[in-house]
Amino acid sequence: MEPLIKVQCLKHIYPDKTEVNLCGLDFIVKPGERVVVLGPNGSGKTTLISHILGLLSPVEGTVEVLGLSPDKNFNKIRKEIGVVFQNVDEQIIGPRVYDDIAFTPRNEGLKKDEVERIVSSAANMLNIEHLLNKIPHYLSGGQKKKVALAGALATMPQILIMDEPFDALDPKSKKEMVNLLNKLNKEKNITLILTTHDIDVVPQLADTIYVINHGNIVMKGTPEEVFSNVDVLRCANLEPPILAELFSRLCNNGFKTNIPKEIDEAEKLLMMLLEKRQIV
Ligand SMILES: Nc1ncnc2c1ncn2[C@@H]1O[C@H](COP(=O)(O)OP(=O)(O)OP(=O)(O)O)[C@@H](O)[C@H]1O
Repeated sequence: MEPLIKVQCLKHIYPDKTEVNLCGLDFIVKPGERVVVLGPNGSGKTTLISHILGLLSPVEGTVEVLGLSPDKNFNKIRKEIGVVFQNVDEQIIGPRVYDDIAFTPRNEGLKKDEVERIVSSAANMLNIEHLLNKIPHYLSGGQKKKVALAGALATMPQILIMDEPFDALDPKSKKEMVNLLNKLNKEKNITLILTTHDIDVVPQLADTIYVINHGNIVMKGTPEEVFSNVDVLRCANLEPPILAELFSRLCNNGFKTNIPKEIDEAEKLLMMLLEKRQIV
C-alpha cells in the first residue's frame, strides 16, 4: 500500500537560526493508520506537522504528502488534510461558531443549504449544536478545541492532524475525544496523526507510535513494542503509560499477560491472574 505521507531526514532552519532536525527513521503514514508522535518539549513535533501541511519548506530532506511536495502544492494538499493546532485561538476566525465551521464550505462556493447541512452534521458529531450562535472568543478552552475540530472535519478530509488534542479537556471530554477520533478512523476511514503528552491515552489511540529525541526519530512501533522499551522512552524524557509499565513488570516477573490498553481490560487481566493463583 502506497504511503500517504513520507518524510525523510528533514532539516528546518527558522528565521532566528534555530535548527530543527528530524533524521533517523523515515516518518511514514499509511492510509487508515492512527499515528501518534511522541517527543519531549521542543523536539520538533509541531515543526514536522507544519512541513506536512506545507506551511514550512525543508532546508534539507524530503516531505511527500499524496506523492506531492506540500509546500509547492499547498491548495491541493490542504483540501485533503484537516488540522487542529495546539493553540486553537490562532485558527478560529469566524465571528460566531457557525461561521467558523462554515468557513471552508463557504470558501468552496457551496450553496447555503449545503453549508447548513455540513455545519449541522459537524456540530452534531461533536455535540456542540448549542454553541453555534456563540462568539468563539468567550468559549472555554475545551469548547474551542471542539469548534476547531468541527471546522477541520467540515470537508471530511482524508487525513486529520491534531497537535495536542487533549489539552484543555476534562476527563469526560478527553474520553469523548478518544472515542470520536477512533470512530472517525473506523467509520469514515480518516487517517489520524496526533501529537500528545497525554501518554496514558496513547494505547487506546495508536496503531503506530514514533518517538523523537535529540533531532532523530529514534523508534517506531506498535504501543506494545514502544512502551515495553522503557530505556529509550526515558532517554527521550517520556514515561510509559502506567498500565503498560505495571503489566510489563508483571511479565518480567514471570506472569504471562498481555499489556492492557484501558483500565477495564487491566481489571479483567488482573482478576484472571489472581484467580489462576487462587488468591481470590
Ligand atoms: N517560529 C519559530 N521560530 C524560531 N524557533 C522556533 C519556531 N517554532 C519553533 N521553534 C523552535 O524549534 C524547536 C522545535 O519546536 P516545536 O514547536 O516543533 O517542538 P514540539 O516538539 O512541538 O514542542 P512542544 O512539545 O513543546 O509543543 C524548538 O527549539 C522551538 O523553540
